[in-house]
Amino acid sequence: MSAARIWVVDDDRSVRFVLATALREAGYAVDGFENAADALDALEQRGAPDLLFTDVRMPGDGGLALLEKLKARAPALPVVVMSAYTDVASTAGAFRGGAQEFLSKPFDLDDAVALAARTLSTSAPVAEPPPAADAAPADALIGDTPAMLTLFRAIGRLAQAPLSVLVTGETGTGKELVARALHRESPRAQRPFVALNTAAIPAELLESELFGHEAGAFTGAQRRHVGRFEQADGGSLFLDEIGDMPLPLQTRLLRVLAEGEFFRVGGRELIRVDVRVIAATHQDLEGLVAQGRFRADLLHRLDVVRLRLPPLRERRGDVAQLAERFLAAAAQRFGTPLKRLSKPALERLMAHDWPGNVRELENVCWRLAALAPGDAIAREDLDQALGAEPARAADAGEAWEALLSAWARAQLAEGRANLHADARERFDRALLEAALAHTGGRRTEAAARLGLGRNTLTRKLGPGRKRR
Ligand SMILES: Nc1ncnc2c1ncn2[C@@H]1O[C@H](COP(=O)(O)OP(=O)(O)OP(=O)(O)O)[C@@H](O)[C@H]1O
Repeated sequence: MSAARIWVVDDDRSVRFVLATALREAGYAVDGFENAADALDALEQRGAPDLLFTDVRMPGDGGLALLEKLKARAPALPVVVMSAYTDVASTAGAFRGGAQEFLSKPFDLDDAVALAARTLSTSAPVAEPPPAADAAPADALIGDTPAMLTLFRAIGRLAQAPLSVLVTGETGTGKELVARALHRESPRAQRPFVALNTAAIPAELLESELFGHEAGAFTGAQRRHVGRFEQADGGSLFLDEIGDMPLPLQTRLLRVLAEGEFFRVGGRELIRVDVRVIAATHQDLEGLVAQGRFRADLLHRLDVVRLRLPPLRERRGDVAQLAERFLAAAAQRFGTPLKRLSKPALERLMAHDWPGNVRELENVCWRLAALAPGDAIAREDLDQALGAEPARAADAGEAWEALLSAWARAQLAEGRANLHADARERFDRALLEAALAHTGGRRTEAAARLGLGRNTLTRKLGPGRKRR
């Protein structure tokens, strides 16, 4: 049998050389091309190889444009996309374009050879790619440690498949962000992403929150309410803290997932929905199953694919990049100059254990942005900021006042006028957004929770604000 033919397309000569050499040593027949056009010419003349590796960023056509042309001319050719930029948008773009694998640069040569062998043995024609989603998400996942790159590749690949995903990880590790990325990069991206935190809603309201109710279904149900399942039709439903769901509701959820249809509480009309469920938990669900607190069959249905988010202390390499991003966001929000971390300050951050994970780091950065004097953040600022990390939500009140006061002082120092009106507006906006997020966008309920009239809330939201 003749050796499988592999083409390597990369404008970087050294990458071409080392990869081609390693593949040849493993017994493959390898050709290298320094740009997409040469590879396409060769395809015309010699027909397709058995496998092709391509870089993404190259002069002329990039790897994704090449991938598109290859898919038109040789749909069955498996393509491995290589890139130094492993974020979810890149990995999802590659898989959406029909890539078979995504190889993060720099890579280990043994891994690349193993990947070639695996791809050659399993390759099958790929399905029609769905249309591309919007680019450059604002809430992009940050990280370039190996654990995160592995995660980004998994998200990019899974986004295309209609499978249920279970996201596990400690509190504040980014589980919701992962769910949003899975949705955003999926063929469902133009349809709703609906989130429900099972732990945040009283058990007796959860059923109607999920499945809706008809008017008069129970005391207090004056009007028909459309549940989250219906709201998410065609899109994705994120069920956070799934381990906290009461057992009877687990039974109902299981049935709905199996049948794809349900009745609203007190309803007779059978509702059919097409929803991709992404569940998340910080708990050990197997442990809950063993204790009889979680249904094993529901676990199996939700856990078709599992994504584990590593705690921040297992990926300290990401701390600097995350901190930079949060400090920049805070500076922008406060309208203050950007503060940078001094080296000793960064070292202190890297050494911290981060029990609250990325959320804790985010809070610390916001506090530093508000409180640290000067443009460079010193180690001493950190001792204070880390020591003051609020363990309980109640403490957030104090931090908030300190931030507000710092903001006001910064504004006054810059000679800003009309501070009160400006602060009032931000204050209102923060409260309204929190309340609307809490009620899933329902204005009447949000107004009631804030102790405002609905009209007042609408007026404060202003004409420019989109209705959610
Ligand atoms: N990799 C990341 N890149 C950028 N921001 C992140 C990342 N991970 C988490 N965050 C930020 O940290 C905060 C917590 O993330 P998220 O709410 O997704 O965590 P979670 O695991 O769902 O938390 P919980 O279990 O408490 O609900 C958010 O503000 C989120 O934007």
